[in-house]
Amino acid sequence: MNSPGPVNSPKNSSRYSHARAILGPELSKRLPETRVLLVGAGGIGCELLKNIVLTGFGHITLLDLDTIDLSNLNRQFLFRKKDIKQSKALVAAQTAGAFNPNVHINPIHGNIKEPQFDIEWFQQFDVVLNALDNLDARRHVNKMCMAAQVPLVESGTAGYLGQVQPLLKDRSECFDCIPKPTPTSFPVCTIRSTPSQPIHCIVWAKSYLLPQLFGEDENAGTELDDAEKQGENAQEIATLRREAQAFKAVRTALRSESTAADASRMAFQKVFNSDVLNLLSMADMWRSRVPPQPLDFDAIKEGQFKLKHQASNTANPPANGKSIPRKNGSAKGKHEPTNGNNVEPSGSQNGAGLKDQRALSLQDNLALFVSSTNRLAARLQTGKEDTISFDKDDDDTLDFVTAAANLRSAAYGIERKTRWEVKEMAGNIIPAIATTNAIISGLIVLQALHLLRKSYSALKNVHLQFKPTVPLSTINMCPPNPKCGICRDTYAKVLCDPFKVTLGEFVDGILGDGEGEGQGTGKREVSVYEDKRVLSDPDWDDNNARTLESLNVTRGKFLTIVDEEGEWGTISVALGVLPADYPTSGPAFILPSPLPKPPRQVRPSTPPPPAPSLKRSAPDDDDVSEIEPSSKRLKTNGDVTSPNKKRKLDEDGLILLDSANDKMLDEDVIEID
Ligand SMILES: Nc1ncnc2c1ncn2[C@@H]1O[C@H](COP(=O)(O)OP(=O)(O)OP(=O)(O)O)[C@@H](O)[C@H]1O
Ligand SMILES: [Zn+2]
Repeated sequence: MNSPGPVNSPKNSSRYSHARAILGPELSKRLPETRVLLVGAGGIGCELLKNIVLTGFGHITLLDLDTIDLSNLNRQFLFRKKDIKQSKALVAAQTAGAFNPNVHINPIHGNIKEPQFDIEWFQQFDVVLNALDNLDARRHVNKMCMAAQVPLVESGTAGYLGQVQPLLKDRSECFDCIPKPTPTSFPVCTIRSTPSQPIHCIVWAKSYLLPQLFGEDENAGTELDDAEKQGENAQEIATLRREAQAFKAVRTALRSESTAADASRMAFQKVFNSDVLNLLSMADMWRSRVPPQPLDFDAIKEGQFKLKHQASNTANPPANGKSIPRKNGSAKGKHEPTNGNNVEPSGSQNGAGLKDQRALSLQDNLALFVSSTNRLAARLQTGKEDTISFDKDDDDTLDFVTAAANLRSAAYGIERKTRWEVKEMAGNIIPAIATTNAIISGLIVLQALHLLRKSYSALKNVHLQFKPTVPLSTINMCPPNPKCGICRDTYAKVLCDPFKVTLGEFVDGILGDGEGEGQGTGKREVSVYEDKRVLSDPDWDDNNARTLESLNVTRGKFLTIVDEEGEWGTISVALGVLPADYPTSGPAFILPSPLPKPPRQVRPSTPPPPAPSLKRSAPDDDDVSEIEPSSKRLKTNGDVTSPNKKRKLDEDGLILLDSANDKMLDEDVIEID
């Protein structure tokens, strides 16, 4: 790549005349030396890269984990058809690099969460720009920028809406200062037993049935043994055990070549017939609800099945009645009259339109269920994949979810959806609009320039809204939330050899002896965490003699030290690596100087120590206790039976209630109308 040229050279003078007028002489001079990290080369990222290249940011590191997909081409204008399957970062850097030979772009094809992108790596940048599409990566970059004290511009778009938020440790709130709304959530009972809307059936197919058949084996048996020992309802456990065993039989059949042909029928029989009959036997459940109808494989196959419930056989407008703008601008399927006797005719009822937008008959759905189950089973049998999870761009999983959701909808008298609609709903697709991305990308550059100039009073949170008369609104920066568990921590960096340094040495080194000006907090009663794992607390020091490496605490991770006396704020120590030329005889870690001195807490609040049952001496990757550091602990109603399952459901926006008597909190539920 080319090295940056002097902005003021005659050759560059016309190229930069506009930029210089906006930037002023001081920043124009500095810009070629400015180092910027751009995370994400998707919809916003491509627009933003073009902007910063043309503005003349001298050193750009562009990072993205993904490859180019056909569906990106309608709005990610740095990519062409020939680039499909190539790295987004590499192609974007190549295309945009040609726009301005004075900038140096360093493309990285990787995940920003990888350990080599540690605090030291972040500290090389003058500003970080996020152009991401998920909360997890956004949170990660936010934390790294808070730890490294690097300014960050966060952004996002959804349809016509967009937002830009400049963030700087101690000057403004951070991305995590305000809890983010949880995705749309449904009570588990609605999903498992009493669906009433298409989305309930889609979530069931995607988050329950697909993982049960093709996901990890969760060993429900042990879970149920435990529940039985704890004296839980024996009849319910017996039913769940039967259910689990029936799933086990189908899972086994799917994985063996000799039985796979029958597996789709077995799966159908279980979930659309036996399970429905089981539910019907609980008469109380159906006093005020329309009971579901068990489905019959052969009758549907022959086109002879008679549906009891009057539900539209075709794709309907969305449940909320609002028309959603679509990526290709196509119209939705129209209501089709149902045939009088409710007997499903054979074949597709609506042959017109694009394949994905065609209404599927019950018979079509059965055929799609059988074929997609067979295709997924064949993938497991090749041995290349142990498990398969939902991906909206994976045709086999999308077909399976479409068919299974529609069959369930038929059983419950709920309208069915086209494959296109299922893709949108199951994939949480919000239409992306290139113009919105372009506007937001321009605003990101303006906020980044304020940060570089240190004109903090000019910084604004900017919102793009669907109001033609006032498309933009701005809000002054908010101060940090004093209770924030991310930006209110005191951050420090320790370079170390995790194979040599022990947890005890590390923590003692950070806390210091407490004497003298600028020293650490001294010997205190502390608990130590890595992410959600408790590594030690005042009554439990089994891990203190173990090396950080043996505790899986390595480069890129944080050790959080919480003062259990509630007197000092929390210290978060970011782990980096020792320099390449560091003498092997030197100490196993380089402590920060001066040692971190967290602020004294105004109001002592002694968090309860972690429950003894959660203590462990040999944590590994999968062995993660489900508790937050004391200062960041969330409301919980006690343990759930399967934390792993709970986590997966949470990710899908589902809340697992511990018992039928538990109530959902208002903030847990976002109604969809
Ligand atoms: N952890 C991560 N590390 C690096 N890049 C990431 C990470 N998470 C997301 N990204 C990238 O952020 C970009 C977000 O762009 P965008 O929102 O346009 O999504 P997309 O994947 O291109 O489009 P769509 O989701 O609509 O198919 C993507 O290119 C994605 O690969
Ligand atoms: Zn914060």
